[in-house]
Amino acid sequence: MEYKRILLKLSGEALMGERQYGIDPKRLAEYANEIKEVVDRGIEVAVVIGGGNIFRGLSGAATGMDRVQGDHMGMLATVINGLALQSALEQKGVQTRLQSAIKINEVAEPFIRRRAMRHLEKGRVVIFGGGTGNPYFTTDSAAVLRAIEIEADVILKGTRVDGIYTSDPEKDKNATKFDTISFNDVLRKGLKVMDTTAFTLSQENELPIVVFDMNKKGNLMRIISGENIGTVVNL
Ligand SMILES: Nc1ncnc2c1ncn2[C@@H]1O[C@H](COP(=O)(O)OP(=O)(O)OP(=O)(O)O)[C@@H](O)[C@H]1O
Ligand SMILES: O=c1ccn([C@@H]2O[C@H](COP(=O)(O)O)[C@@H](O)[C@H]2O)c(=O)[nH]1
Repeated sequence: MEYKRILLKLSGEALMGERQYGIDPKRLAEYANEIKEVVDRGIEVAVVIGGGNIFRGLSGAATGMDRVQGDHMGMLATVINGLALQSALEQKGVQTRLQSAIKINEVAEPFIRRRAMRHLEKGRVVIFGGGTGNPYFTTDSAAVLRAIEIEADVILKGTRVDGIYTSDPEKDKNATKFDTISFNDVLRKGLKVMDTTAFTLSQENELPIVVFDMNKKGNLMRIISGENIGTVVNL
Protein backbone atom coordinates (compact mmCIF):
# COMPACT_ATOMS: atom_id res chain seq x y z
CA MET A 1 0.00 0.00 0.00
CA GLU A 2 1.17 3.51 -0.74
CA TYR A 3 1.18 5.58 2.44
CA LYS A 4 0.03 9.20 2.44
CA ARG A 5 0.07 9.84 6.19
CA ILE A 6 2.11 7.85 8.69
CA LEU A 7 2.40 7.78 12.45
CA LEU A 8 5.97 7.02 13.47
CA LYS A 9 6.50 5.74 17.01
CA LEU A 10 10.03 6.32 18.22
CA SER A 11 11.42 4.65 21.32
CA GLY A 12 12.74 7.02 23.94
CA GLU A 13 15.23 4.40 25.01
CA ALA A 14 16.69 4.24 21.52
CA LEU A 15 17.50 7.95 21.75
CA MET A 16 20.23 7.06 24.27
CA GLY A 17 22.36 5.58 21.51
CA GLU A 18 25.43 4.16 23.24
CA ARG A 19 24.77 6.13 26.40
CA GLN A 20 23.18 4.91 29.64
CA TYR A 21 20.79 7.84 30.03
CA GLY A 22 19.42 10.82 28.15
CA ILE A 23 19.83 11.82 24.55
CA ASP A 24 22.65 11.02 22.15
CA PRO A 25 22.84 13.97 19.71
CA LYS A 26 24.23 11.71 16.97
CA ARG A 27 21.27 9.31 17.22
CA LEU A 28 18.86 12.25 17.29
CA ALA A 29 20.39 13.71 14.12
CA GLU A 30 20.17 10.30 12.41
CA TYR A 31 16.47 10.04 13.23
CA ALA A 32 15.92 13.59 11.95
CA ASN A 33 17.62 12.65 8.67
CA GLU A 34 15.43 9.58 8.26
CA ILE A 35 12.30 11.63 8.86
CA LYS A 36 13.40 14.42 6.52
CA GLU A 37 13.88 11.96 3.67
CA VAL A 38 10.28 10.82 4.01
CA VAL A 39 8.88 14.35 4.37
CA ASP A 40 10.78 15.39 1.22
CA ARG A 41 8.90 12.61 -0.60
CA GLY A 42 5.63 14.36 0.23
CA ILE A 43 4.54 11.92 2.94
CA GLU A 44 2.72 13.43 5.93
CA VAL A 45 4.51 12.45 9.12
CA ALA A 46 3.31 12.50 12.73
CA VAL A 47 5.59 11.27 15.49
CA VAL A 48 4.93 9.91 18.97
CA ILE A 49 8.05 9.67 21.06
CA GLY A 50 8.65 7.58 24.19
CA GLY A 51 10.37 8.63 27.40
CA GLY A 52 12.20 5.50 28.56
CA ASN A 53 15.61 7.18 28.21
CA ILE A 54 14.66 9.59 30.98
CA PHE A 55 11.93 8.17 33.22
CA ARG A 56 9.27 5.47 33.40
CA GLY A 57 6.47 5.50 35.97
CA LEU A 58 6.86 1.78 36.61
CA SER A 59 10.55 2.16 37.52
CA GLY A 60 9.59 4.92 39.95
CA ALA A 61 6.88 2.72 41.50
CA ALA A 62 9.43 -0.09 41.92
CA THR A 63 11.45 2.18 44.22
CA GLY A 64 8.41 3.19 46.27
CA MET A 65 7.28 6.28 44.37
CA ASP A 66 3.58 6.90 43.85
CA ARG A 67 2.75 5.43 40.43
CA VAL A 68 0.71 8.37 39.16
CA GLN A 69 3.42 10.80 40.21
CA GLY A 70 5.95 8.66 38.33
CA ASP A 71 3.73 8.54 35.25
CA HIS A 72 3.51 12.32 35.26
CA MET A 73 7.31 12.41 35.28
CA GLY A 74 7.35 9.93 32.40
CA MET A 75 4.93 12.05 30.38
CA LEU A 76 7.09 15.12 30.96
CA ALA A 77 10.08 13.09 29.78
CA THR A 78 8.33 12.53 26.45
CA VAL A 79 7.87 16.29 26.09
CA ILE A 80 11.61 16.76 26.64
CA ASN A 81 12.34 14.20 23.92
CA GLY A 82 9.78 15.88 21.66
CA LEU A 83 11.52 19.23 22.08
CA ALA A 84 14.86 17.63 21.24
CA LEU A 85 13.48 16.00 18.10
CA GLN A 86 11.78 19.23 17.07
CA SER A 87 15.05 21.07 17.37
CA ALA A 88 16.97 18.42 15.40
CA LEU A 89 14.39 18.49 12.59
CA GLU A 90 14.32 22.27 12.40
CA GLN A 91 18.12 22.35 12.13
CA LYS A 92 17.63 20.39 8.92
CA GLY A 93 15.00 22.79 7.63
CA VAL A 94 11.98 20.57 8.36
CA GLN A 95 8.92 22.47 9.58
CA THR A 96 7.51 21.03 12.79
CA ARG A 97 4.95 21.52 15.51
CA LEU A 98 5.06 19.94 18.96
CA GLN A 99 1.67 19.23 20.53
CA SER A 100 1.41 18.07 24.11
CA ALA A 101 -1.34 16.03 25.75
CA ILE A 102 -0.61 17.77 29.04
CA LYS A 103 -0.90 21.55 29.06
CA ILE A 104 2.50 23.19 28.97
CA ASN A 105 1.60 26.12 26.78
CA GLU A 106 4.86 28.02 27.00
CA VAL A 107 6.75 25.17 25.34
CA ALA A 108 4.26 23.25 23.17
CA GLU A 109 0.86 23.64 21.58
CA PRO A 110 -1.94 21.75 23.28
CA PHE A 111 -3.13 18.68 21.40
CA ILE A 112 -5.97 19.80 19.13
CA ARG A 113 -6.89 17.16 16.58
CA ARG A 114 -8.11 19.46 13.81
CA ARG A 115 -5.07 21.65 14.20
CA ALA A 116 -2.75 18.67 14.07
CA MET A 117 -4.40 17.52 10.84
CA ARG A 118 -4.08 20.97 9.30
CA HIS A 119 -0.35 21.05 10.17
CA LEU A 120 0.07 17.69 8.48
CA GLU A 121 -1.77 18.87 5.36
CA LYS A 122 0.68 21.77 5.20
CA GLY A 123 3.61 19.37 5.29
CA ARG A 124 4.70 20.02 8.87
CA VAL A 125 5.91 17.17 11.00
CA VAL A 126 3.66 16.99 14.06
CA ILE A 127 5.30 15.59 17.18
CA PHE A 128 2.91 14.42 19.87
CA GLY A 129 4.38 14.72 23.37
CA GLY A 130 2.91 13.83 26.76
CA GLY A 131 1.63 10.41 25.71
CA THR A 132 -2.14 10.12 26.12
CA GLY A 133 -2.06 12.62 28.98
CA ASN A 134 -3.22 9.90 31.39
CA PRO A 135 -1.28 7.77 33.86
CA TYR A 136 -1.24 3.95 33.51
CA PHE A 137 -0.78 4.23 29.74
CA THR A 138 2.31 4.06 27.54
CA THR A 139 3.45 5.95 24.49
CA ASP A 140 2.70 2.85 22.40
CA SER A 141 -0.96 3.30 23.29
CA ALA A 142 -0.62 7.03 22.64
CA ALA A 143 0.80 6.24 19.19
CA VAL A 144 -2.18 4.07 18.28
CA LEU A 145 -4.67 6.58 19.70
CA ARG A 146 -3.18 9.51 17.80
CA ALA A 147 -2.83 7.46 14.62
CA ILE A 148 -6.55 6.66 14.70
CA GLU A 149 -7.49 10.24 15.50
CA ILE A 150 -5.47 11.75 12.66
CA GLU A 151 -6.53 8.97 10.27
CA ALA A 152 -3.02 7.75 9.59
CA ASP A 153 -2.65 4.88 7.11
CA VAL A 154 -0.27 2.92 9.31
CA ILE A 155 1.70 2.92 12.56
CA LEU A 156 5.43 2.48 12.00
CA LYS A 157 7.03 1.40 15.25
CA GLY A 158 10.71 2.16 14.91
CA THR A 159 12.66 0.33 17.56
CA ARG A 160 16.01 -1.34 18.17
CA VAL A 161 14.86 -4.84 17.14
CA ASP A 162 14.13 -5.58 13.50
CA GLY A 163 10.64 -7.00 13.99
CA ILE A 164 8.49 -9.21 16.17
CA TYR A 165 10.05 -12.49 17.26
CA THR A 166 8.71 -15.73 18.75
CA SER A 167 10.18 -14.47 22.04
CA ASP A 168 12.27 -11.48 23.10
CA PRO A 169 15.33 -11.59 20.77
CA GLU A 170 17.40 -9.63 23.28
CA LYS A 171 16.96 -12.52 25.74
CA ASP A 172 16.50 -15.60 23.53
CA LYS A 173 19.03 -16.14 20.74
CA ASN A 174 16.90 -18.93 19.23
CA ALA A 175 13.95 -16.60 18.67
CA THR A 176 12.78 -16.37 15.05
CA LYS A 177 11.22 -13.38 13.33
CA PHE A 178 7.73 -13.12 11.82
CA ASP A 179 7.37 -11.31 8.48
CA THR A 180 3.66 -10.91 9.12
CA ILE A 181 1.48 -11.83 12.06
CA SER A 182 -2.16 -11.26 13.00
CA PHE A 183 -3.22 -9.19 16.00
CA ASN A 184 -4.90 -12.29 17.43
CA ASP A 185 -1.65 -14.25 17.27
CA VAL A 186 0.38 -11.46 18.88
CA LEU A 187 -2.13 -11.31 21.73
CA ARG A 188 -2.58 -15.10 22.04
CA LYS A 189 1.18 -15.71 22.11
CA GLY A 190 1.71 -12.84 24.57
CA LEU A 191 4.42 -11.21 22.41
CA LYS A 192 5.71 -8.18 24.23
CA VAL A 193 7.01 -5.76 21.62
CA MET A 194 4.10 -3.38 22.33
CA ASP A 195 1.66 -3.45 25.22
CA THR A 196 -1.66 -5.25 24.95
CA THR A 197 -3.73 -2.06 25.19
CA ALA A 198 -1.94 -0.66 22.14
CA PHE A 199 -2.37 -3.84 20.08
CA THR A 200 -6.04 -4.18 21.02
CA LEU A 201 -6.85 -0.58 20.12
CA SER A 202 -5.10 -0.98 16.79
CA GLN A 203 -6.90 -4.24 16.06
CA GLU A 204 -10.33 -2.81 16.89
CA ASN A 205 -9.70 0.07 14.51
CA GLU A 206 -8.18 -2.10 11.78
CA LEU A 207 -4.99 -0.07 11.72
CA PRO A 208 -1.89 -2.05 10.70
CA ILE A 209 1.41 -1.76 12.59
CA VAL A 210 4.88 -2.29 11.14
CA VAL A 211 7.63 -3.02 13.69
CA PHE A 212 11.08 -2.30 12.26
CA ASP A 213 14.67 -1.43 13.14
CA MET A 214 14.89 2.36 13.21
CA ASN A 215 18.63 2.27 13.87
CA LYS A 216 19.45 0.97 10.41
CA LYS A 217 19.97 3.85 8.00
CA GLY A 218 17.37 4.09 5.23
CA ASN A 219 14.88 1.67 6.81
CA LEU A 220 12.08 4.20 7.19
CA MET A 221 12.34 5.09 3.51
CA ARG A 222 12.46 1.39 2.60
CA ILE A 223 9.08 0.85 4.21
CA ILE A 224 7.64 3.90 2.46
CA SER A 225 8.96 2.51 -0.84
CA GLY A 226 7.09 -0.73 -0.24
CA GLU A 227 9.96 -3.01 0.78
CA ASN A 228 8.99 -5.84 3.10
CA ILE A 229 11.18 -5.24 6.13
CA GLY A 230 10.33 -5.71 9.78
CA THR A 231 7.09 -7.37 10.84
CA VAL A 232 3.64 -6.33 9.66
CA VAL A 233 0.83 -6.82 12.17
CA ASN A 234 -2.56 -6.94 10.51
CA LEU A 235 -6.05 -8.39 10.99
N1 LIG B 1 8.52 -11.07 20.90
C1 LIG B 1 9.27 -9.95 20.79
N2 LIG B 1 9.71 -9.56 19.57
C2 LIG B 1 10.45 -8.43 19.44
N3 LIG B 1 10.82 -7.64 20.49
C3 LIG B 1 10.41 -8.00 21.73
C4 LIG B 1 9.62 -9.17 21.93
N4 LIG B 1 9.35 -9.27 23.28
C5 LIG B 1 9.94 -8.21 23.87
N5 LIG B 1 10.58 -7.43 22.95
C6 LIG B 1 11.33 -6.20 23.29
O1 LIG B 1 10.53 -5.07 22.93
C7 LIG B 1 11.39 -3.94 22.82
C8 LIG B 1 10.86 -3.04 21.72
O2 LIG B 1 10.28 -1.95 22.24
P1 LIG B 1 10.94 -0.46 22.29
O3 LIG B 1 12.34 -0.45 21.84
O4 LIG B 1 9.99 0.43 21.62
O5 LIG B 1 10.96 -0.23 23.83
P2 LIG B 1 10.02 0.71 24.64
O6 LIG B 1 10.14 0.16 26.01
O7 LIG B 1 8.64 0.79 24.05
O8 LIG B 1 10.79 2.06 24.47
P3 LIG B 1 10.44 3.44 25.13
O9 LIG B 1 9.61 3.19 26.32
O10 LIG B 1 11.75 4.01 25.46
O11 LIG B 1 9.71 4.20 24.08
C9 LIG B 1 12.79 -4.47 22.45
O12 LIG B 1 13.70 -4.02 23.37
C10 LIG B 1 12.64 -5.99 22.53
O13 LIG B 1 13.70 -6.58 23.22
O1 LIG C 1 -0.02 7.98 27.98
C1 LIG C 1 1.00 7.85 28.70
C2 LIG C 1 2.29 7.70 28.16
C3 LIG C 1 3.37 7.61 28.99
N1 LIG C 1 3.19 7.65 30.35
C4 LIG C 1 4.38 7.61 31.25
O2 LIG C 1 5.55 8.00 30.56
C5 LIG C 1 6.56 6.98 30.60
C6 LIG C 1 7.36 6.98 29.34
O3 LIG C 1 6.61 6.41 28.26
P1 LIG C 1 7.10 5.07 27.52
O4 LIG C 1 5.95 4.63 26.69
O5 LIG C 1 7.43 4.07 28.61
O6 LIG C 1 8.28 5.45 26.74
C7 LIG C 1 5.75 5.70 30.86
O7 LIG C 1 6.56 4.73 31.48
C8 LIG C 1 4.67 6.22 31.80
O8 LIG C 1 5.21 6.37 33.10
C9 LIG C 1 1.94 7.76 30.88
O9 LIG C 1 1.76 7.77 32.13
N2 LIG C 1 0.85 7.87 30.05
